Amino acid sequence: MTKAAASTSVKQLVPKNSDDKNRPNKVPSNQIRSRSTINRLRLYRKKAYQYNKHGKRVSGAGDYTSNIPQPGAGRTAPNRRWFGNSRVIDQQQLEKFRESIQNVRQDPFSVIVKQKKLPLGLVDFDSAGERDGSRLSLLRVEPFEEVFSQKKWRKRPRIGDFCDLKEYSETVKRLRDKYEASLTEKETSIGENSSEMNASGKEDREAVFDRNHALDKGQSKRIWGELFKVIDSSDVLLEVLDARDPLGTRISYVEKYIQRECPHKHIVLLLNKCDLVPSSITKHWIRYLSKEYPTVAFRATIQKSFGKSTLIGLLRQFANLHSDKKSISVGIVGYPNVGKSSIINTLRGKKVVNAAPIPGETKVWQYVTLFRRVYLIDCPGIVHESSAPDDAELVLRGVVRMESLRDEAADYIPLLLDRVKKQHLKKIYGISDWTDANDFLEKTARKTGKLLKGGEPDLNTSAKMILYDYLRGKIPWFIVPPDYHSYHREQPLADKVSLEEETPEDSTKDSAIDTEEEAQNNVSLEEYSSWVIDDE
Ligand SMILES: Nc1nc2c(ncn2[C@@H]2O[C@H](COP(=O)(O)OP(=O)(O)OP(=O)(O)O)[C@@H](O)[C@H]2O)c(=O)[nH]1
Repeated sequence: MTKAAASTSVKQLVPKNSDDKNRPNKVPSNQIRSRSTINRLRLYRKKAYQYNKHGKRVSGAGDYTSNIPQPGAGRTAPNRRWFGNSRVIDQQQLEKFRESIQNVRQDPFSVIVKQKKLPLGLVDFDSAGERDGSRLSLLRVEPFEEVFSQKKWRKRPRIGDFCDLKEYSETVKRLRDKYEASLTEKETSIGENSSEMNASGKEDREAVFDRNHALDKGQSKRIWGELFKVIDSSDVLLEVLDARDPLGTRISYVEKYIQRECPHKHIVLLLNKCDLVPSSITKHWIRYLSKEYPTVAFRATIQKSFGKSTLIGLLRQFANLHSDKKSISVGIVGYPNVGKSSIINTLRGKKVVNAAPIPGETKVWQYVTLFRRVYLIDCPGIVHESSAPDDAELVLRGVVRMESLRDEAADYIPLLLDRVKKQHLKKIYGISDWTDANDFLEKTARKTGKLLKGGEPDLNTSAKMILYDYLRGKIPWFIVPPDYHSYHREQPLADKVSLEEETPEDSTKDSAIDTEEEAQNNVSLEEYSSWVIDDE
């Protein structure tokens, strides 16, 4: 037998069964297994590798004395953990989960722990979709009327009556030409009136340059940069409000931002300077604000503070909640001059950061250790432009330094006169009566000796002095919660009494006050003056 003849006879001996791994990869029909299919099926039949607890392979196909897997020698055992994310729950369960999560979220005194382990994204995704309609709403079932009936609100896209693309592009071209022609027409008519326009444009520009930029305090990019650094580094955010005007000094934008971007961070409202308002009003504000977030009343002075132990207790609770973390950071944010730095000093019981009766004292964020596991972060005062309706409001919220005001200080006095009771001003400045803001300023200037050369009253300096007294707490004033009057009308007497009975022990205010008018009138001026903190 020749060599060639022998090899042919060997080939013919190889079995051509369905498990023949020597088959060619290209097979004439789909019915026949190819070599790769046969190899794959053989692989499945091999025993999977088994590892001991030290990670050493102890059994399985191939050479299990070596720890290096050999290609094709075995397969990895399937593990149910690979499919961990694909758990399925039915609509009822999802609805139940959704309801209970919403209840917890709406309750300011409940906290969702370990949010990352819950499929919150599914709930958020759905509610966001429902809100703005921009995203797919997974759980929402659209009612029949909205989709198909006569009253359906969904609009069909307007594609016009075009038969083909050519007709469509011609119509577009025609409409564009028409639009451009109308633009040219407009420009010509503007050119004719250009002299008029130039004059008014110049006025606008002058108004922009004329604006006192001190009024934009807390709105710069740099300050907002500092705020975002504080938000990023904090687990808990203390939003400090001035107890005299909590809604005016509230920055809803920041609250919404946190709810949207980092809902796992906790927000606490701190009603500071509560020594400057009657305790009944503080209580009403706490009742009003705690519907949304936990709210604590505070007085930030090192010697005679109020609410310190409550706040420290709360921060300790947050630290315990995050027991998996080494420490938690508490960012202190709020309007300029609401007392953020003073709160840090009060909590530490000594001066650790600079506090001053002027807005913008804190320039950059700073870290302070409160306890081993709790850090405080002081943030510069911020103002959100949409929350600042007009300049007078800004000035009366204490955002602007008095020395930065130019000759416009007197413009803010009418709003001040609206807020403060006449009797307090009469007592403080020793004047009997006045007809309007100008008359009031004139009389105060004469009484306090603020005169220009020639004996004319210096209205601007007098206005600045009054504004300063107003902001520092020498002049008593406060704003009541929006539901103050309705609450008083609706609540039975017993409830009202119990509310008043909860007066804190160290409060010096008269608590049996029923109406705003009474509350404003009942405050003794001497008491107020003695509470003003001498921090110079
Ligand atoms: N009456 C009273 N005054 C307070 C209280 N807390 C702070 N102040 C005064 O408010 C002024 C401003 O306090 P700061 O702590 O400097 O305020 P801030 O929020 O840090 O100010 P910025 O540096 O502008 O951010 C100071 O004169 C404080 O003495 C308080 O509880 N009651």
